[in-house]
Parts: sequence; structure tokens; C-alpha cells
Amino acid sequence: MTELLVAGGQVLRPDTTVERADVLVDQDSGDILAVDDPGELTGDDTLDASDGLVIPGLVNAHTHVAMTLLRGYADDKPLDAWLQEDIWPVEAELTPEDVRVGAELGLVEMIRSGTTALSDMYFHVDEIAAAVEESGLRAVLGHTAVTVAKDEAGARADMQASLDTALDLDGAADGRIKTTFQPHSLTTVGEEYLREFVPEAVEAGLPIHLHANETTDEVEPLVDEHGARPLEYADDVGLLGEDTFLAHCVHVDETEIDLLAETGTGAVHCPASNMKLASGMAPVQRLLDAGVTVALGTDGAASNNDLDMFDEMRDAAMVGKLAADDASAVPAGAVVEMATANGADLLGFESGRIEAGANADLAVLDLDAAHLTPAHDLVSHLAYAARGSDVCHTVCDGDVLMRDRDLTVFDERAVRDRASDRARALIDRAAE
Ligand SMILES: CSC[C@H]1O[C@@H](n2cnc3c(O)ncnc32)[C@H](O)[C@@H]1O
Ligand SMILES: [Zn+2]
Repeated sequence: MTELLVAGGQVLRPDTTVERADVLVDQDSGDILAVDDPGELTGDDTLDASDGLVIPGLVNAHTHVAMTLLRGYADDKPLDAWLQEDIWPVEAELTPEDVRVGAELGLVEMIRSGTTALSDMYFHVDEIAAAVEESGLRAVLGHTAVTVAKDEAGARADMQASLDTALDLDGAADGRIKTTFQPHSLTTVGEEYLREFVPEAVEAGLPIHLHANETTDEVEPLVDEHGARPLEYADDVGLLGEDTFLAHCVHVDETEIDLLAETGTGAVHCPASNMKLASGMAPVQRLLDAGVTVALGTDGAASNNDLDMFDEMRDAAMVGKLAADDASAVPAGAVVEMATANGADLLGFESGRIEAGANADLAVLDLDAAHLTPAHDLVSHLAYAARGSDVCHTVCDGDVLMRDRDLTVFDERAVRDRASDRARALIDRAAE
């Protein structure tokens, strides 16, 4: 057995207290073996965390990782216009190799900023899976189906591809890859396709990930068409349940919040994307009060415009207070739980907590920085003051993916160069 000792750090424990401890990792199983007082444990290899804060690896529970290629390409528009006028026309030109390079760039950014698990919605998923396998990270992947503007054969083929991808890819990368069935949203997938394919996905035991209740432009036509709130309709077609998580949940009323809680459906809050696209403010404190499991996601880099989960924690706390008109709403400890344990729970990973038996997915922040001084409250710092660039070591599944800010996976310079070249060529193609 090869053992890694993460030594001398202050460690964020599952109850969101912080104590000085050593963390011993079994690199063969990829699990945490023990958390004990400093000096009590020994390992074959040591990661020095003596000036650091050791946290569970962050969980980005809703993203489109390959969209890094479109970072800064189209800004300052609302969701519908942004997708229809800018994003979808360019995405139609994306090749499998583009998606591979975009995913690699996003995964590099995640490792650098302490994210060790992601839940992704996109296409050319084999390329994303290959990038995830190479990265050493953990991911929930899937092919996202859209049926609007397709003929029946095309629509059914896309839904079937979502099912087949989820079934085929589950367990890849030695179990670091899991999958979800992914209807894109309640407006971009027709009711007949949801009624046909959702029961098949449920029958096959597949978890489900979709966008829901993101904008009023999406909610109002659904209410008009179905005479019910969008999540009542989602429940009627069988989408809600303990294995489903919904990205956004901005415009949810009390009935829908209760429905999420009763059915055990998760919500992934994407505060930066919701602010940038002016989609609205999600009622996060109300969701938490109702007992809904709320995780955090960046959404894609084209609507954020980065994949830094520290930004997301800060944004979630800030906009959560504004939405509740209450400075005590969505406090630091709550956003840290959303970005760690809650995300892991929704994605179905045994990570998100630093305790014996959990996956050894963790990040170490260098606390030796002006913006982290003084250290009254390190949970406060995580939520309000820390940045992705404070992360100095990242470990996933027991493997060190970044040590002293040097990546041990990917040739970062080459990934960035290829991504720049591919992004330029893509935009040129789309403009032709
Ligand atoms: C068909 S693959 C996934 C699809 O989702 C698009 N997308 C990116 N951000 C959002 C968002 O906030 N709401 C809805 N859809 C979004 C992405 O561009 C891909 O086309
Ligand atoms: Zn999204």
C-alpha cells in the first residue's frame, strides 16, 4: 500500500469546524485512511500543508466544461438571445477535437482552483470522458438531448443517444466517471419525448440532470401550455426524484420548493451565470429551509466567465442575502457545504468530506497571503476572501494532480496554446 500524508495543515472537518490535523491517504484505494493529531501518522510521501487549509475538493455540480473555448466570445445578453444568436450557431461548428481541447482547458482550470469533481452536460461526450480520464478528476457526464427544431427521427435519436451514452460510459476511468440522462430543459425537449424516454431512464436506474426554471421567458410559456408550474409538469412526466438534480431553479414558487423537498430532487445553484445573463436571483435560503439539497455550479465558462468555485461560493452568499433581503441568509458555512458535501451527495460520490473512508479528494490553500490575513475564521475566508489561485495542492482519488502549483497531469502550456488556436479557427469557421 502506498500512503500519502497531507501534513501539518488546518483541516476543514465535515461539521465545518477547522482543526489542525494530518490526513493519511491510501493511494491504492484512493480513500482517506485516517485523520489524526499532527505527528501521529506517517506516509511514504508527504504533501506539506503547514501554512495551509486542507479542504475537501470542490464539486462543480453543473457545468459545460468544453465551453471554455467560448469564454468571452458572446457577453452581455440574456439567455435566449445569447444561446440562439451566438452560442448555438458556433456550437454547431464544434468538432470532437475542439470539445476535447476545450474540456482539457476547463479541467486544467479546475485542478488549479481546487475542484476535484464536476457534473457536465454537453455532446461529443467520449472526448470529454477521455479528457477526464487523463486529468485524474472525477466527473458525472452525459449527452444532452434537445428535440426542438428537429424532425421526429432526429429528436428520438438524440434522446436515445442520451440514454445510450449514460448506460455505456457509467463506471469509466476506474469508476471516476458516472453518468446522467440529460434532457436539456423543459422547453427544449418536447413532452412526447419526455413521456417516452424518462420512464426508460428511471427503469434503467439512471440519474437525471437538466436545466429548469432558469428564466421567466422559460417559465411563462410552460405555465400557459400546461396550466401548471414547470416543476409540477416535470413531476407529472416522471422527472423528479432522489436521483434527479436541476440546474438553476431561479424562478420556483413555494409549491415547487415543497415539491423538490418532498421528492428529494436536488437543486444546483449557478449564481454567477444567473447574474451575468440577468436570469434572476434563486431563493436559496428558502430552498435550504425547506430541506432541499442545494449544490453549486459555475455553468459554462461562456456565461460566468471562469470555472472558479471560490467565486461561486462568494456569489452564492452575496446574492442569497440580497434575494432574502437578510444579511444572515446563506451564511459562509452553508455555501461551503453546498460546494463540497452537498455537491458530492447530488453527484453520488463518496467525496466532499474529510473523514476516514471518504474518497481522498482534497485541496490545500496557501494561507500565507495578504487577503487571507488575519485568520479570525477560516470558513469565512473560504466563502468570502479566498480565490482559486490560493490553491497550492490538489489531490483526487488519492493522486496528486497539482503539487506546489505545478500540475502533474497535462502539459498546461500545450493545452492553452491548442485551445487558443482551436477557438480562433472555430470562430472563423462560424463567421464564414
Ligand atoms: C446541448 S449541450 C448543453 C447545452 O446547454 C447550453 N447552455 C449553456 N449554458 C446554458 C444555460 O445557462 N441554460 C441553458 N442552456 C445552456 C450549451 O450552450 C449547450 O448547447
Ligand atoms: Zn447550463
